[in-house]
Amino acid sequence: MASSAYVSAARYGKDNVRVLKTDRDAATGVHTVTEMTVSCLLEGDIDVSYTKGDNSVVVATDSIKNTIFITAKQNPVNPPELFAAILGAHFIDTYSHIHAANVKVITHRWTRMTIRGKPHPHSFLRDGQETRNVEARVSRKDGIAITSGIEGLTVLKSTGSAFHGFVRDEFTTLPETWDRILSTDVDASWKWKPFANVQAVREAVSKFNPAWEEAREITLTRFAEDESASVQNTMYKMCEQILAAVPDTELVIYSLPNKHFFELDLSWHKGIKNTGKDAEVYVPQSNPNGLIKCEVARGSPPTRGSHL
Ligand SMILES: O=c1[nH]c(=O)c2[nH]c(=O)[nH]c2[nH]1
Repeated sequence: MASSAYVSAARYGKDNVRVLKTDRDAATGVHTVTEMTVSCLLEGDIDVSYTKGDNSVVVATDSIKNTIFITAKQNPVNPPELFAAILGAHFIDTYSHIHAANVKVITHRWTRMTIRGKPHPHSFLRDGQETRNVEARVSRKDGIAITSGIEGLTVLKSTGSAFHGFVRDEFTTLPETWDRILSTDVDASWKWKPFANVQAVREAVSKFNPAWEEAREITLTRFAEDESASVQNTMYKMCEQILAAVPDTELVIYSLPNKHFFELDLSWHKGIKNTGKDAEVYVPQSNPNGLIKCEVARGSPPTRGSHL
């Protein structure tokens, strides 16, 4: 069928590749484990595979999956930023018609058990759904762009959060509050200044784990200690502080659901007081939830695109 249409963008690859790598220290007998879910999508001169059914340009997604396992065997997987860069670079170095690789590495928690008061050499527990995420775009033209992040870190504070002074009009029913429960699933990320190549990522390798630790610590400390005026204001303070603490970043991005807990009037039962300062029993809401996003950059505001 003749058509006046063209491929304006395309990428393909393997998603949800699950990998576990063990590291066994022969001298001490101490093992560490890293479990990852990897996605790797390629871009390049691949249009004919879509338009003509010409598979000569297709590196099979099955081969991409195999490459992920081989790369994990032959290279460190920690920090995930370096692993993602090495994996992505492989594709543009190996296939001249592939011009960019988009790699996402989700690292799941396997925290060492403490048994009889001591760190156990080879047993681990999943202490929460929180993941450490890395997205690397490795491109022939633009080098390596890396964004690191935390997702699924669920937190709650039972006081130290207010929300008042918002628009009141004929659509408003929400009362102002000076003391509420605040809870969210943290999705935070920080975008690094661009890297020229894998060598530049290797030279920065000592920065990635401390940056993740700082971002996590700042998130938790700010959340706990802020006398929150709103989710918006608390998250902005987190962004500012991460930019200050991790100099090689150019942008910090947060996306926070506001997981509501409704007060419950129980006065129908013997006049029980359970609202305002007497509130003890609340009703957690699954939906709808607020969703508050922001992106904070260094310096003063030019006109710029959004990464949200
Ligand atoms: O921190 C908040 N920000 C909002 O924008 C908002 N809107 C709302 O109903 N509750 C809240 N809380």
